[in-house]
Amino acid sequence: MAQGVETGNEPNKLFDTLLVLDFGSQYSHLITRKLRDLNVYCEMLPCTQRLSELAWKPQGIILSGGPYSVYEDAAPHVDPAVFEFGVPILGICYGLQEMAWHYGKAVIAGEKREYGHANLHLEKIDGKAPHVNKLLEGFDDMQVWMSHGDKLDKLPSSFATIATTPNAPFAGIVHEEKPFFGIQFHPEVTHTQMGKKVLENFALNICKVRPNWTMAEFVDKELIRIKALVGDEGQVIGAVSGGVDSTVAAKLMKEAIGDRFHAVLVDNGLLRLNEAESVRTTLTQGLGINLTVVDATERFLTALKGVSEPESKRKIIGGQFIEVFQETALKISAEAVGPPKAGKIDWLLQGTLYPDVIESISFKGPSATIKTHHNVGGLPANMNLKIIEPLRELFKDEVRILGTKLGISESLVWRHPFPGPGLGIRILGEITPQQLRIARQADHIFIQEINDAGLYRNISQAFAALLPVKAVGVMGDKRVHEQVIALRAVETTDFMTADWYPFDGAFLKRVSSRIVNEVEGVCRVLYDVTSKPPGTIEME
Ligand SMILES: Nc1ncnc2c1ncn2[C@@H]1O[C@H](COP(=O)(O)OP(=O)(O)OP(=O)(O)O)[C@@H](O)[C@H]1O
Ligand SMILES: O=c1[nH]c(=O)c2[nH+]cn([C@@H]3O[C@H](COP(=O)(O)O)[C@@H](O)[C@H]3O)c2[nH]1
Ligand SMILES: NC(=O)CC[C@H](N)C(=O)O
Ligand SMILES: [Mg+2]
Repeated sequence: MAQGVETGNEPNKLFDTLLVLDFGSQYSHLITRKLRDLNVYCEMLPCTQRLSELAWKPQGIILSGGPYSVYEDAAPHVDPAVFEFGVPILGICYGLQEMAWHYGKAVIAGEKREYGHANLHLEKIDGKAPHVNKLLEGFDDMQVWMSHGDKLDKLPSSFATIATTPNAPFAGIVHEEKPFFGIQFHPEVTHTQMGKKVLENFALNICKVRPNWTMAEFVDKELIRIKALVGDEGQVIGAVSGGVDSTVAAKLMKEAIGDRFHAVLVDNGLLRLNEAESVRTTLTQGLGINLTVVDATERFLTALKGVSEPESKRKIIGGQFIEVFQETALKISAEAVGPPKAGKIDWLLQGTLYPDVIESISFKGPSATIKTHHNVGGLPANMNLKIIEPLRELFKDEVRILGTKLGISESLVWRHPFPGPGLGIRILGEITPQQLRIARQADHIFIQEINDAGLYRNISQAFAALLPVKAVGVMGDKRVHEQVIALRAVETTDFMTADWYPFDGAFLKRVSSRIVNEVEGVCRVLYDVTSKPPGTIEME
């Protein structure tokens, strides 16, 4: 992942920041997320990060959980400098075990593994240092969530026990002189009662972080950062889709540098009904963004002719995107459009979000490629554009709050994500103008009914897909042999796992009847009741 250019005023330099060192737990990003909810800024880096190579100073360090066992030869370990850095440390699960390993290696495989709920019993201790009871201050015994097989064999020297469970006699420990804490349970998951309060105690009361990470603060500081980065004359180009991420990034650029930002929407012919026009209206009239719409329908459809294999379609669409975008960027540069005092275009805006950054840095082995996500950012190096990524520290819900702050309409801010390859991966099999017409009309009816029923915000993503098969039906007493529409609607928070949305029968009846009656070429409608996994959200 391309890194933004360092300017000296990144959020980690402007806000009190905690550092999460990731050992590869499935929940590591939730630690970051929960702290952000407390208005505490934090960043996650792999557990192998050397502190001497860090360009900023964290105010506290959290060691995450992880799938390894600290006593294994290949187990990852933190830079020992962490324990000499002079800031508070909280070890969670593997993080606790790592701390115990550092202070005496007394970690072993437990006889009983412990997954799920456990009753945590608190031990108040009479320590000399003021910090010793601070992590669990204000708590009673409570239910916590555990996920471990290893355990501490004995208490490391200089540590005291602050909590126990029936299976984990060292479920919480504290160093008696230094503000170092270890907990076997996971405060970052919702199943742990008061889990967020544990993180709050650590961040606010122990690390003394000022909780000033708010979107209003972020906007002010980010505008200054962008202006400094681009300078008084620099110009920026960026691909926009009308989706929330690229729109918010574009609006921020517009605020920072006005018409020296050039947005490009590629109409690839795979957009939804009237989408290119409505995006144009919203971005130009609604948000005042300088936008070029490129009609590349012919080109995409020609390249996709006769292709039905999903990965081939994705690769062709991704390749065409890059070509079209690159040609447009050169054209805009050559025409030197832009306000007076505008220099050449040397920046490329990308809507990268923090989950993408985490994905690329989290500590884990190679994972299988399920789908090739198209990426307009994969531009050839010879374009010589520097990358600017104003949203790279934000989670999606923070982007939505930011969008609202920037005056973007609620309907756009809460728009369901729409994939770059668009209808191309929702029409199974070959993409033709006829198939596009059917998919567009069916999708439009489905979304319209969802809106009319007031369900849009309850659903994370919904669409109609067109299956490449025909079924027999009877319409107006006549035999028909026509295609099948599959409706898909899911609920999810992170799009990594998802469940299908439980519409009531009357709703499905209404949608099905409208699609069969109004969309020529369709005689059946199915509802997809597959969760992810094993399904994916998109069909291809
Ligand atoms: N039709 C398009 N024209 C130009 N750029 C596009 C188009 N479709 C996608 N992109 C680019 O690809 C990026 C990734 O798309 P993605 O769908 O993940 O984000 P988004 O569209 O901004 O937001 P959302 O996830 O809410 O749909 C976009 O941010 C945008 O830069
Ligand atoms: O911009 C995108 N380019 C792509 O190539 C792409 N493929 C899937 N998606 C979106 O990613 C989320 C997860 O989708 P899957 O479960 O189908 O992998 C869902 O929100 C999908 O819509 C894409 N977005
Ligand atoms: N969730 C974790 O961090 C687990 C740590 C370690 N692998 C154990 O089983 O105890
Ligand atoms: Mg999109």
